[in-house]
Amino acid sequence: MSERDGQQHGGQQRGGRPGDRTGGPRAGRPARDRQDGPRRSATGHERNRRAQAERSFSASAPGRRTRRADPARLAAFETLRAVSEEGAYGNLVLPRAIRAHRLDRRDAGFATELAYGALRWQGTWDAVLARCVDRPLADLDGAVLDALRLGVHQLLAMRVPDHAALDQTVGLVRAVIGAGPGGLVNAVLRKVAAKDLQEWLAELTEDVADDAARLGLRHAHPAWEVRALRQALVAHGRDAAELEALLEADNAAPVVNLVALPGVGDLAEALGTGAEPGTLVPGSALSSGGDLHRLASVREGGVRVQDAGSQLVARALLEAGHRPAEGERWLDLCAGPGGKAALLAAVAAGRGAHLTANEVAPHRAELVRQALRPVPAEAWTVRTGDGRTIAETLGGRPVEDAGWDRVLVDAPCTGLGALRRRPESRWRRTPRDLAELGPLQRGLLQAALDVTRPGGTVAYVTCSPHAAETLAVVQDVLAARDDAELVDALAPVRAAALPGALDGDRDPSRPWEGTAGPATVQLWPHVHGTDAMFLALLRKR
Ligand SMILES: C[S@@+](CC[C@H](N)C(=O)[O-])C[C@H]1O[C@@H](n2cnc3c(N)ncnc32)[C@H](O)[C@@H]1O
Repeated sequence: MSERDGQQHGGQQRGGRPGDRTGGPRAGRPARDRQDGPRRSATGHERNRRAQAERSFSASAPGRRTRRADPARLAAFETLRAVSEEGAYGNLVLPRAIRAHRLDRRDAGFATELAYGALRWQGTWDAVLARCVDRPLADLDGAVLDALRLGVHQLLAMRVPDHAALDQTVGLVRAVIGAGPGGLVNAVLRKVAAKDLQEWLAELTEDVADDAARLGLRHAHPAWEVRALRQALVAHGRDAAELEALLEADNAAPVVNLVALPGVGDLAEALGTGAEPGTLVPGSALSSGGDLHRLASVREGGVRVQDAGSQLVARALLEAGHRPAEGERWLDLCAGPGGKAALLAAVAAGRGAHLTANEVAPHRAELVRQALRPVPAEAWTVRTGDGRTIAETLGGRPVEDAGWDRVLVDAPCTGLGALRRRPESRWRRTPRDLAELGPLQRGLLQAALDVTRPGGTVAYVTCSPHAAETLAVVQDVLAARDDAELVDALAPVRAAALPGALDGDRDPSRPWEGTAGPATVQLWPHVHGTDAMFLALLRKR
């Protein structure tokens, strides 16, 4: 398919809110305009005439809509089904579906925008659907509900003409689920199409008194996460007024960052094929998109996909205190799937250090081994086990002899700082996760300090800015022991970043407890263009 059903193609959506793209047909346009008037395109009128003919045909005989499922929409539908039914991760399922349906680059872009967009906006789209369906959404067949979500996303958030969104969604339902629900889907999507996005958002929020709930509907976040992110901004010294910018950044498609493993990989191939040099961290690049496995350097593992914030906090551990000396022992306590471990191990190989990468889940430990494979084998070891039992590996030897000099605790967390990368995760998380993760995060940080040599450094990292899993964890662990102290994280982060990249408004630091003393670092998607990574550095006395 070379044309996307008359969609005025803009590639992957970047804006925070559907329809906000400059010149996009959705923004503020009266609903009736969308059905009327010819759609013009650079390719001429033929498509428009055909579209008009299809529209009148479909309107007069909806039961005779296509029974074929468009492969790009089918790939998106399969992704939503796997996410809803099997608890799968959309960003793992969709690339497989794209390959299985052999989508070309354009259709893959369409499927990606549709699947990820429908997953991100699920809460808001369900609120729209609840007003158009004559029964509770929970009573709908799950497959029909997922198809409706895809239909709503095309109607309200993509530049797909209404007739194509309706025809293709009904066709998908008839082809994949059966003829029965086609009428329901047709009728519901017609009601959805009667208003544009702004009209729907105004209707959904008009009686909502709670500010967080209103923002949640407008920006597709659960209300508790809106509250949590507002608190997190304030806790890390930023202005609560940045909240909407943060929520919008969560809805933008993230730029794909690449890293060349130092001394192992080389960015020349990526840069030669359209990637741009990174602006935050040395040795990084911004991908030009497409299938990265076309690059030999990515296939061989010397160049990896890794958020620039992740690269930065991992490198900052190596900038803390003195320059790493030959023979140092480094530990990554929670290493799976191995992104930061690969970076650390590559540096270790070049500096005569050694990295132990620990991971509790055996299948994730295997991913760590794969990630480390391009790095010389003498520079790393993988241990599969609970990080809280890492002291067992000392075998009774004193920590001064057998402990580690630099330890990374990239703790399991809610991932509230990486919502843009995991489109469905915002709807899966609950406040209970915070309560459950708290003891584990504290236990891992305690265990890390137990096995750190005197004078050594522990980096406590999360991809969440929530104060309960960042500042509170560090505070509690420091309060419980007298052999560790917080040290400044800003200077090491600055040293690890490109010169000037974190100056001025982009300073990510917050003085500890309102003092002029050591700072913790919190990166933000809307400020730094990274995941919201947190870093605290602790020194063992
Ligand atoms: C945030 S991820 C780490 C990401 C990794 N550092 C990277 O850059 O690819 C947290 C990891 O901790 C692991 N984990 C959870 N509980 C653990 C435990 N008790 N001990 C060690 N690892 C644990 C999870 O399986 C997960 O792989």
